[in-house]
Amino acid sequence: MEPQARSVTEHVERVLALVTPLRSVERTPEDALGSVLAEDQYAAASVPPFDGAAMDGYAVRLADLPPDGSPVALQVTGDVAAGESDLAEVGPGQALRIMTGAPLPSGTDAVVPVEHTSTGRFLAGAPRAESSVTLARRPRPHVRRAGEDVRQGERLAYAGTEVTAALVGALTASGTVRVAVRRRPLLAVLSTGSELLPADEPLGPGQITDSNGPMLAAAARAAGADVVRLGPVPDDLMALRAALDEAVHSRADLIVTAGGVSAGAADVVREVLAAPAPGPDGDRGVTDADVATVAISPGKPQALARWRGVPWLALPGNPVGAYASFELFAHPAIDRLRGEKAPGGPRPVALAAAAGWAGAPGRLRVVPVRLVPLPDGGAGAGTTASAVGVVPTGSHHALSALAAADGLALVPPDVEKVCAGDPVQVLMLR
Ligand SMILES: Nc1nc2c(c(=O)[nH]1)N[C@H]1C(S)=C(S)[C@@H](COP(=O)(O)OP(=O)(O)OC[C@H]3O[C@@H](n4cnc5c(N)ncnc54)[C@H](O)[C@@H]3O)O[C@H]1N2
Ligand code: MOO
Repeated sequence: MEPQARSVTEHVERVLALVTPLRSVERTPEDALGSVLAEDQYAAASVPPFDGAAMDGYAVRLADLPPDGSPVALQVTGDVAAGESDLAEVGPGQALRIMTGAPLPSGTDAVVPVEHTSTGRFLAGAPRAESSVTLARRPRPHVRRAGEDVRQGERLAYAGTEVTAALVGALTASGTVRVAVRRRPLLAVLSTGSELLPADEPLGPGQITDSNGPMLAAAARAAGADVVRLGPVPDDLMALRAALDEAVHSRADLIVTAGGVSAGAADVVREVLAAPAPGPDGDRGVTDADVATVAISPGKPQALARWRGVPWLALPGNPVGAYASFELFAHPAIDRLRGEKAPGGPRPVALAAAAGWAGAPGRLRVVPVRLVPLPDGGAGAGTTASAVGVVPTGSHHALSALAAADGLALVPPDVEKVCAGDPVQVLMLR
């Protein structure tokens, strides 16, 4: 008899309880790209820092322009380019040529774009000769006010959010030179199985290439971790212990193994988990061992533990199961190490099924799917306004189906079959 299966949600909770956010480090905003903020970020300065022109044209005093919009001739007394600071006062009846981004000269309160004046346009590099200009009041002042984008002291971002390219821009514009972000986690990725060979070695009878190692290492990097890749290790107790020790020596924050967790006679991960292995310095080797059958397909056999204190996630060896459980269990662990506020792995979106497929009653079925246009443009999909839906990319257990997928559809344990038009939760992979 199979033991009672653990729900995916409960297993995720146990995974998250195994890890804690890493310490913070200081970086420039640019070098912090992809890391997670350790503290809320407040603007050190206002953006823009001064009142400036939003258009190339003429800086004018509104009091000089008739409110009814009729044209008026003004004396042009000079130029203001972006970056200038030494500005003459503009008196009544006067205007200054002004370029986008230049500070508004004192006395002026509006910019009239050049295309709405008697000048028509400025010629780049040509002498600016006009001594007067005829223009009229415009509906908008075309002035960017100091602080209208960001006010000094305003909160720009919360702790626990990832630094994006746009945030690098906003932080830098508002005077932030260093930010505190969580250190990038280091993952040790290790495949087990006596049948496995590294990719560059020719296969003998019964041997296969270790594809989980490179695949999970790539998934870890895509999730924001650095990777030390170990193995493949044969199904041998001492070899696996030695590889786990190597992971500890490389100062891994999390060990992820694939294979050897099931019911087979050679399932060496289970063997290591079952026997504590005291170290020379008195540590207990394996602690907190938790071997579980999780209600998920594929990816059912799972285990958690610490090896000499380092958190360890043991995933099954079947490649699709290994990948699915990486995204569902290891990715949230990486998120938590990285300090993410909501450590849930890839973002789920609700999309409509564009074709029907079978569920796995009693288990969460993970189905590699790709995005397709819905035949009716989404009108029949009821719960979603989206015009795209999803279809399975092939056999649930085939690596080729996974490679063709845009996401993983998650079909709950109580759903026997998915029908075209049904809403499904999809973890987006790209
Ligand atoms: N009697 C039972 N047998 C199995 C059960 C069960 O409940 N009772 N569960 C099945 C399920 S589901 C899975 S998943 C697998 C998981 O087993 P392991 O985690 O012990 O994985 P392995 O036996 O090591 O490998 C399974 C499969 O995947 C291939 N593999 C393994 N590692 C790699 C790798 N690094 N690269 C590419 N391919 C790999 C391996 O050759 C096997 O074909 O157990 C079922 N059995
Ligand atoms: O859990 Mo296994 O990964 O179903 O194939």
